[in-house]
Amino acid sequence: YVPVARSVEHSTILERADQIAAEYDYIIVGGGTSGLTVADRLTESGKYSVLVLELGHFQNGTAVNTVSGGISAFFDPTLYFSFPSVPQSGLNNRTIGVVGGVMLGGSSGVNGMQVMRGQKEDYDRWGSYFGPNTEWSWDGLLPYFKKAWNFHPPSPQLTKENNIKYDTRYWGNTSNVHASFPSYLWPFISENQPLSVPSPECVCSLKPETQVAAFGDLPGVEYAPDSGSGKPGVIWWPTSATPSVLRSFARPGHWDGVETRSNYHTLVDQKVLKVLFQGKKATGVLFVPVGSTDLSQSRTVKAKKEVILAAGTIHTPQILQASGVGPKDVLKAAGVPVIVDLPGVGSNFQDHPFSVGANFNLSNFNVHPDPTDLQTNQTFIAIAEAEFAANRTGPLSVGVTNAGAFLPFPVIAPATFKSIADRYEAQDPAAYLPKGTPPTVIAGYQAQKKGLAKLLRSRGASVYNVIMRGTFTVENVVYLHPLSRGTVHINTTDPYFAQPLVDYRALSNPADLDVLVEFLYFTRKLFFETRLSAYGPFELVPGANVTARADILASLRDNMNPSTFHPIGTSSMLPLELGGVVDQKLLVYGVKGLSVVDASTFPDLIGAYTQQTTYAVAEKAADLIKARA
Ligand SMILES: Cc1cc2nc3c(=O)[nH]c(=O)nc-3n(C[C@H](O)[C@H](O)[C@H](O)COP(=O)(O)OP(=O)(O)OC[C@H]3O[C@@H](n4cnc5c(N)ncnc54)[C@H](O)[C@@H]3O)c2cc1C
Repeated sequence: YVPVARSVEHSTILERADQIAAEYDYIIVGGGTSGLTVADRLTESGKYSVLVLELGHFQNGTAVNTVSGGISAFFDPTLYFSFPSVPQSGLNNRTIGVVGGVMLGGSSGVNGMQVMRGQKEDYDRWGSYFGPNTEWSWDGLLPYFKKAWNFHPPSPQLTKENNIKYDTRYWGNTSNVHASFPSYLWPFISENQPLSVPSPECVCSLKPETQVAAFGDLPGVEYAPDSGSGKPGVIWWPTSATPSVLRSFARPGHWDGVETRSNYHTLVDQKVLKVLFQGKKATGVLFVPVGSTDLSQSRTVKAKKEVILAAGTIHTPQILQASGVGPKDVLKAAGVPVIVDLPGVGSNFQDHPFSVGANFNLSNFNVHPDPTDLQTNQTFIAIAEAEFAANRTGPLSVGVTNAGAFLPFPVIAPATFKSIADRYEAQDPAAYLPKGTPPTVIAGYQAQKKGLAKLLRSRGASVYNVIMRGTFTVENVVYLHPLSRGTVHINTTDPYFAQPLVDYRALSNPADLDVLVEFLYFTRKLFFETRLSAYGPFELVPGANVTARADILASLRDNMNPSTFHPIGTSSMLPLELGGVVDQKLLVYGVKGLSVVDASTFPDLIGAYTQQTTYAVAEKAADLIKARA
């Protein structure tokens, strides 16, 4: 069979669904961050045929490629899905936008391009759920972090001027997915940064008291040797961008330029509805053209070796459940025949909440240029654009930012961390999970609870994160290890075409409130008890007059957002008796020939944003799949 293919500078992208072969060794559902990584590795040798089925299409526009500001893709709603969660009773019944990338490249094509790694303890904790003979640990994943990323250090000048800490021993340099530093940093972030763009209109402070330095004024805060060192602290991280300042993501990194691989087909604009089974063996998938709800337009394609799910944390559990693999009560309510009762599918849902500290403005801020000058100061904009056009350097090479703090709970709450952790550990594990949660899922949460209580007492893990963007507004305190657990379930009235019901169950566990009250106190210290106090900090949310615990909690319920777009956990890699969906080889329990390789497999969150780890897990997944081929 020779497909009629359009071979541009990319892989073999099929024009129409009728061009696919009848069967492939592997079918990968979702051509996102993890799907394209695994597809690349499985097709490298030429030994295996692979079909990637992706919901979105090939995107290569300015919105995707622009690095400046880090969020230009977010202004183009055609690049991602966004639908409301179920009302959150812990958040005054607000619904929250559920968001993820939809394109060849998935969320790596819309994300904020901040590249950081969790702490050693996070990955060792993942392994601990399987006991001493685990294959998952920091040491086990480190080679895959190195394989997944090509690290480009900051220039010697930028490093020296800003005292940037990095250590190339934690990085590799062979991947086509790039992590690089901008050529410029906003003066307020760091040291005495000479301006590469002179701006006569700006009031330029030559010796700003920097945001990065301010953390050092607080007891216990350390500066980690590298964002990939596995240690918490104040870190400098790279941007997922090429040295020539284009977004580096899964499509250019793992898909472009493999046109010689006749064993690799890609079909975009297709929605996979379910996995097909013969008995308990996955044999292929059923899919329709995107936008169609007409099953007469559906097609099937067979997988000789494996169906590999990589549709992301929101849609992988939907596909599993719609295929008959999931909690039997949910499947029965939706009229889906049960292939295997797997209670963990769609449970254990987690994301990083944000807006959980205080939001501040600095009313006495005079350090320019700052990121707002790129929006309002026409002279500065013109100079910055000219510099970027000439050399691809300067302020337009900066993404969201490259500096911030990932801090342990004992540093945040030195007086109370022990009692908060003890109270949390003593909880009945079922008390704050949904009513009727299956016993294995409760047992899994109990195991996590032990690990997370340890984490709350540890100086080797991070719980609190704030990023520093070099300007007068600071609003993004992120909670790295929420203790509440949510669910993602198929819509029982329309399991295939309607979006799943996403319930963050935000703040359902009261221990989260104990932690977050401490976040507020600490954030206030950051602004009033450090050198930042000289800049006239003004507390916008919840407001300086809000001091009573009840009022702080009320503000959290009004303002917290339970998602920083880092969803994980809905197809957890955990033992079956702990509510797991996949085993250590990422194979789905109870069936044959079906695996999951995306972020839904993370058993719990890491103390970092999720893209770097998603790529590393996918690299490891590819090796696991090849080993059993
Ligand atoms: C707006 C945003 C900002 C972020 N910012 C950062 C950041 O700055 N730093 C960081 O580290 N992380 C960030 N992340 C998170 C990070 O990008 C994700 O954790 C990671 O990309 C997830 O990869 P994945 O493979 O699990 O899923 P994805 O990359 O989302 O891939 C899933 C793919 O499956 C496809 N799909 C879904 N359903 C179907 C179906 N039924 N049939 C066929 N295909 C389907 C989707 O279209 C998508 O392409 C951000 C994410 C978002 C959305």
